[in-house]
This record gives sequence, structure tokens and C-alpha cells, in this order.
Amino acid sequence: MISIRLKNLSIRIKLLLAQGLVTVSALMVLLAIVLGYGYTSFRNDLYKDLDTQATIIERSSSAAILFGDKNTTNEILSTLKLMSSINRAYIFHEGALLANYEKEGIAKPHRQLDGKVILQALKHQRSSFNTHMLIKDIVFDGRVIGTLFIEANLDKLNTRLSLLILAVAIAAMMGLILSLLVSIKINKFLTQPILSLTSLVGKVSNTHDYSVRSHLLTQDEIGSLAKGINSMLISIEQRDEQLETELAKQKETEKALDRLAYFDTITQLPNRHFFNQQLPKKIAEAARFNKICCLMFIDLDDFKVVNDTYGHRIGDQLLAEVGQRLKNKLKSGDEVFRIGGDEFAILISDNNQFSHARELATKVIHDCAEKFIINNNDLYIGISIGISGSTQPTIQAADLLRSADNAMYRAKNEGKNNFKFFSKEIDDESHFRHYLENALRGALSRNEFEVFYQPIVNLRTEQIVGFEALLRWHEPIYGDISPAVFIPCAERIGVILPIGEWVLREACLQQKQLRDEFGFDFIMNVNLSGRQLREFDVVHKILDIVSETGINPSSLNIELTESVLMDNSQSTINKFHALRAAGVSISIDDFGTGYSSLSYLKRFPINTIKIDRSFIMDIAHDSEDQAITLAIIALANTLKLTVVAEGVETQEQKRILRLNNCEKAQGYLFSKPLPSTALRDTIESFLQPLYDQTA
Ligand SMILES: Nc1nc2c(ncn2[C@@H]2O[C@@H]3COP(=O)(O)O[C@H]4[C@@H](O)[C@H](n5cnc6c(=O)[nH]c(N)nc65)O[C@@H]4COP(=O)(O)O[C@H]3[C@H]2O)c(=O)[nH]1
Repeated sequence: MISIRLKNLSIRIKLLLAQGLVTVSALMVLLAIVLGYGYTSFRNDLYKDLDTQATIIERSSSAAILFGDKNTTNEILSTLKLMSSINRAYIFHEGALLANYEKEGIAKPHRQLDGKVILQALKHQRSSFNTHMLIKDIVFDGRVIGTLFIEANLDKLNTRLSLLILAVAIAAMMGLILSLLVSIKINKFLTQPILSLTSLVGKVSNTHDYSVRSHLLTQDEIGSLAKGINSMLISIEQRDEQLETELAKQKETEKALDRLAYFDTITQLPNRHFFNQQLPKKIAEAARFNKICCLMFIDLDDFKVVNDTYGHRIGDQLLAEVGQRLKNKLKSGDEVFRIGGDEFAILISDNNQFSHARELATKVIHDCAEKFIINNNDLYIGISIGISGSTQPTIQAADLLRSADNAMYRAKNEGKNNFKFFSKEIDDESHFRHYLENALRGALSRNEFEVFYQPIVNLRTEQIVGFEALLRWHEPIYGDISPAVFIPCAERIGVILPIGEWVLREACLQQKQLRDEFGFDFIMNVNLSGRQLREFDVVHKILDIVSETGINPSSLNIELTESVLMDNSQSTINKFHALRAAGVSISIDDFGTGYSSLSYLKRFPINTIKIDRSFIMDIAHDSEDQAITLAIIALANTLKLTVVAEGVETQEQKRILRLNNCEKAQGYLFSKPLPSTALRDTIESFLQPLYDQTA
């Protein structure tokens, strides 16, 4: 307990106690030595005086003793009264008390007692604290003639000793006080640096301020300790700075990662990940305030064309600019996200029957229709928007998104660059689309497809020179569905690959059959979708079917739309060359409707241009359509390409085309697409005039 208390005392008190203890111990030893010495020296003086006195009495009394002279010996003894320290003295001669001296106030021995008895009793008396006994034989001429007994008191010795103790005690007290004062000074001097270091360390631990330093510059151990603490503080400060820098770096990295995780690097807009988190929150928030949570799904129209024509870098810049234009039109509380390649979404809270959504959609469509200037290129882009909304907290984010997506799909189908609100009709349409997608997956195995063939006629001879294979789907519930509806659907879900392969095989088999029947190599035109063309082994597949069915490769013509040619990658060009090298010819379908770039006519090894029906339709009444058609025919003739006019329905259209050197035509004027069973008769009917002429 005490040791714990001692341990907890301050170093200054501990030092003071230690020094006090040492001082007191030293003083005690000194006191003991001084007192011991004083006592011994005082006693020796007393004993010496007593011995001298005894010797004087011995010498002066020996004659009187020999003669038994009591009076003289008593007189001699009575001289002792001058010495206050002698209590009594006795001289014995031959066993009898001869003379005696007692100081006043001291008890006298019994006179009647025998001298021998008294002597014996005196001999047995011991010196005490207050008295000292001296017994001395009185010798004369070498013979003991008597005995001298002196009893002295030690009063004088005790008085001197007391005085000495007092003096030494005072000196010791003064020494102690002096030593205390000096100790305090020394302690202060010694402990001050330690205390200042302690307070420094305390300050650092309380404030965590590692910039403070000790200014102790002594060369002793405390100076070394101060230096050690200073260098420790410097290390901590440096480590702190390092840690702070690392922490700042780490925060920066976290921020950057956060940005990467939640923001799109191209547009700097929040990305799909962020959108997926925000949408459910916005739904709940809108429901809480009885507002409509409104979602706009935005898709750029034909963005792929920009990418393919100008490259991805310009495509990316266009996306960034579109993102900026969308952002500029937002009201506070609206948020725009880039949720896919060319897809954006805007989340808005609309409490007024979608009025804000309608206004915003109109504005952004108008704004994005303005020219974009990117790297000195003038670019134009349309946007199609689907809008969905709900006040229900229970609506699933995925459902709201799907609805907006379906509305956008509808906006695209209705001519692009506009917006559509999700509706019951769109919902039905999307259900129908999903139904079709599911039904399409099994249609081939259920034999629901049939290939129809539309004759292609030589306008000069008016004879069938070929056919275009056109797919028909006899869907059990909805009946015949237009390829314009189900082909894009089949492309989207990927089943176009087996279906396209099947059509090609059917068409080739049909070609072979007609050749065998009529001894004429009709050209069989087969449509190939962009999705099929992107397959790396498409050329092998086509040529395999050609050799497998045994047709002449030159009787096969692959029809591709202009948009397919936008992918002018080397691998696509190589595929074209491989087909041409094998003897297969290639047509550009719907020429004039896509992004006609005449440069691809030079780049791709094309044989035939098919003028789109939309130009032929009004060729007889619309001078512009006629001018375009005639220009295409002239161009094809100059480039030594075969030209086929599509959708010829009237004699007048036929006349104009023939007059302007259009080589071939196809259309209802000649024949609708026919099932294979009707081909024989149709061919025969075209041949009939020839038979008639030769008949
Ligand atoms: N109003 C009118 N229409 C005429 C006339 N002459 C022909 N047509 C129609 O025009 C379309 C011509 O085919 P397309 O431009 O290649 O356009 C085709 C083609 O792009 C695509 N398609 C059809 N079969 C296949 C196929 O097997 N594979 C691929 N990838 N696409 C196909 O579906 C499109 C539509 O095919 P269909 O509905 O069969 O429609 C056919 C045909 O029935 C006419 O005088 N007047």
C-alpha cells in the first residue's frame, strides 16, 4: 500500500524524501558519534580527576593511616568537599573505618557497623548512571596499609552531555533545514527539465499536435531524452504528413472509383448502375408526395451510322454533346443518365398529368435536331423518346423501364425523332412482340415457314429471268405475319441465323428444280440480313449450301440493304470479295432509301442495284422521283451494274423504265410473290407469247 503510494508520488517529492532520509541518517550517525565521543571524553576527564584526587589522598594520608590518626585522615578527606562531584569518601585501615567524608545531604553509613562489613558492602556497589565508585588500595612502602573508597556523582558529566546533545540537536536541525532548502533548490534544478518534458508529452497526447518541440539543449541524459522525444515527434509528424498524403490519395482514388462506378466516362453523366439505384427511390418519393414518377427513355436514331461513318471517337463526342443538350433542358430535380450505348434516361417528378414530360420531350427533340459540329463535321441526329410514369409505390422499377422502352420502340416504328407515351395499345403491341419472339423460336421446327418467289422480269424480253425468295410465316394464331414485322424480331433474338440458312437452302433447291425443269438458270435472289453477314463463317455457309444443292453459283444473288454496307470494315469487304470470287453475285436492295453513299458502290464488288419501290410508285406523276430513278439507272449503267426496279405495278411505270434503259423489274404488274407450287404455271404463262410467236 505504502509502496504504491510512494510510487504514485511526484518525482520531486520522491527526491525530496530520499534526500531527507539520507540527511537524517547522516545527522543521526554524526549525532551518535559526537555524543559518544563527548560522553567518553567527559567521563575520562572525570575518572582522571578522581584518580588524581585518590592519589593525592593516598600520599597525603599514608602516614596518618600508619599511625591510625583518625583526625588527620578525616581532615585530609574533608578537603574533598571542594569537589562538588564527590558524594562521599572512606578510608579503611585494618578492616576498620578510619576516616570518612559525606557530602551534605548524602546518607551516612551505620557507625556501629563493623568496618569490614561496610567495606564489603561498598565493594559490592556498582557504578550507575548517576554515580561512579572508586576503590583504591593505599600503599606505603610497597605494603597495603588501607583502602580508599570514593563515590562520585556524574551530575557534571550529565549536565555537559545534555548541553552537548542540545547543541548537536540544534546543529542537526539547522543542518536538516539547510539541507531541505538546498534539496528543494537542487530538486527544482534537476526535475524542471523532466517536468517540462512530461508536460510536453502530456500536451502532445492531449492535443495531438506533433509540431511542438522541446528546447532543452543540455548535454546530459535529459538532454538526450529531449532530443529523442524531438526526433520521435519529427518522425510522427512526418509519418502523419505521409499518412495524410496517402489518405488524401486514397480518398482521391475512392472518389475516382466512385465516379467510375456511378458515372459514365464519355458523357460524365450518371450511368446505368446509378440509374438502377435512383429509379426505385424516385418511385417511392413520387408516391409519397402523390406525384407521378416519370421516366423518359431516349434512344438516338441511327447512331450506328454515325459511328460507322465517322468512327467511334466522333460517335463518343456526339454522345457527350447530346448528353449536355439533354442536361441543359432539365429543371431542378430532374436527372439525366446514360444507360446504354446510345440510350439515355431522364427521371422527372411530374405532378401535372405528364405536362412537364411532354414539354421536356418536345424541347429535347427540337434541341437535338439542331446541327452538331464535331471535329469540323456537321452532324444531325434524331432522338426517339418513350415516356412512362406512375404514382404507385408498388410499381416495379423494371416495369416502368420496360414500359418506357416499349413506348420508345413505338416512337421509332412511327418514323423516329418523336416521342410516345406508354399506353394500353403499346402495351398490347409489346405483348404481341414478346409473343412473336417466343413463337419465332419454334416456328422453324414446327414448319410454319414457307418461301414465296416473286419473278424478276427482263424489261426488254418481258421474260422471267429470276426470282426473289421472300419468306412467309403462317403463324397458327395470328395467321400470315409480314416479314417486315417478324424479320427484325428474328434479327433481334438471333433466330434469323437458322431461318436465313433454311431460306437459302430452300431457294437454292427451288432454283435447281426450275433449272432441271426448264433447262434455264434462273437467278435466285435471296435476302441476307446484316446479322447473318456479321457471322464470321457466313461465306462458307453460303458456298456449302450452293455446292450441297448443286446449283450454279452464278445463279445465286445475295440481296443486302444499304444499311448493311455502312459496316465498311475490311472483314465485310473480304466476305463480299470471297462471294464474288466464288461466282455469287450481290445486289443492293432498297437503293436510295438508306444512307446512300456512292462511295460504297466503288468499294464493294456489287453487281446489281435494286431501286426502291417508293421511287417507282410515283415515277409517272412525280418528276423528282422520276429524276432520281433515271439518275440511278444512268449511274448503274455507267458503272456497268445491273439495275432492277422494285414494285412496278403499272404499265406506265414499266414504259418509263424501259424507255430509260432499266434492265429488269419486279412487281405486282408481273406477279405477286408466289408459292413454289405456282411457279411452273407462271413461268409457262410468261413463255406463252414466245411459244405463240414461234408457232
Ligand atoms: N406494294 C407492293 N409490294 C410489292 C410489290 N412487289 C413486291 N412487293 C413486296 O416488296 C417486298 C420486296 O422485298 P424486299 O424489298 O426485299 O423487302 C423484304 C425483305 O427485306 C424482307 N424479307 C423477306 N423475306 C426475307 C428473307 O428471307 N430474309 C430476309 N433477311 N429478309 C426477308 O421483308 C421485306 C418485306 O417482304 P414482303 O412483305 O414479302 O414484301 C416484298 C414483296 O412482297 C408491288 O408491286 N407492290
